[in-house]
Amino acid sequence: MKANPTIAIIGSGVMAEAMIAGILRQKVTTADQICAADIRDERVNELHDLYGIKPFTDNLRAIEGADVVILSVKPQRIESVYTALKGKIPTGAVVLSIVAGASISAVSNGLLHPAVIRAMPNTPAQIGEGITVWVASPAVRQDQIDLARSILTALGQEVFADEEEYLDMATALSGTGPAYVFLFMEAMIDAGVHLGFPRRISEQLVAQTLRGSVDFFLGAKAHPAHLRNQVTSPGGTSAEALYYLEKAGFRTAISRAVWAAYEKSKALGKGKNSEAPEK
Ligand SMILES: NC(=O)C1=CN([C@@H]2O[C@H](COP(=O)(O)OP(=O)(O)OC[C@H]3O[C@@H](n4cnc5c(N)ncnc54)[C@H](O)[C@@H]3O)[C@@H](O)[C@H]2O)C=CC1
Ligand SMILES: O=C(O)[C@@H]1CCC=N1
Repeated sequence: MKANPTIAIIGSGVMAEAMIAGILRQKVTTADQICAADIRDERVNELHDLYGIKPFTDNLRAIEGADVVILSVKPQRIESVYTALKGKIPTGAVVLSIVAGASISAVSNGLLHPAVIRAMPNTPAQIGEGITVWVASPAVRQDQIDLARSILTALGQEVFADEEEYLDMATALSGTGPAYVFLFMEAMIDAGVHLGFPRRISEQLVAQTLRGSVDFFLGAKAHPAHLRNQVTSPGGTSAEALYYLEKAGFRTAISRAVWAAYEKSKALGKGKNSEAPEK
């Protein structure tokens, strides 16, 4: 794998910053080899001040001499990137897209470039604790796979998929997953405050309960139902609470939400909105 590859980033928002921080933390390349482009010049200047990367407001100039071109604009903006960069990606470069819904064939046709990796990371990437599912087109070389893996590993765990259909699923489950977790956290914390805990204490209780439960699950290698049963004493508080969660359709709500995110990911890939879910 090439030492200090040149990495161009098109769309320098939240996920791009997570990638820049991870790439530098893991020394995948040096800051002066990262060219970050955005339509907002104040944003790329901010990233330059924070990380020392090269700032650009012209996407075409940012990709000059790039080994990897990362696409991290919102799905609704991808067409404008195709328009600007079609046929202009350096011949030996690989495109790494994290754009939700955008298929390999859409990116490849949009840019007229055969070597494309489609990846779906998530926001815990910001602290190197994310997880990314990714897939590569047949034109991606082994050294490009290795380079992409080193970038994605800098964000946390990575899972290489052999089927692209897993990408829309991963978008719904792990890509969007932090949104479900934070909503659940918020609801738990508010419930604690409702009981009378000071918010600070409620946050501490909820955060450590979540962290402890996840670590317990990972260490125990047991089914979650088994661990849940350990908490659930006959005629006790857990059984009482679980009754109300099930009555409210907790599992179905989660399953329906994840499915809706999956449908939305597929719809974004077709450049249209999904059907509004039933209320
Ligand atoms: N936020 C998340 O949890 C995740 C997001 N993604 C995907 O990553 C992509 C980026 O998401 P975020 O970083 O959250 O969005 P963001 O809105 O923070 O960043 C997108 C950036 O692209 C810039 N931009 C817009 N049009 C542009 C153009 N034509 N050329 C250059 N820059 C342009 C915007 O000014 C903005 O700074 C999206 O496609 C999203 O689907 C993937 C995984 C997780
Ligand atoms: O909400 C979104 O569209 C993005 C994609 C995955 C997570 N956030």
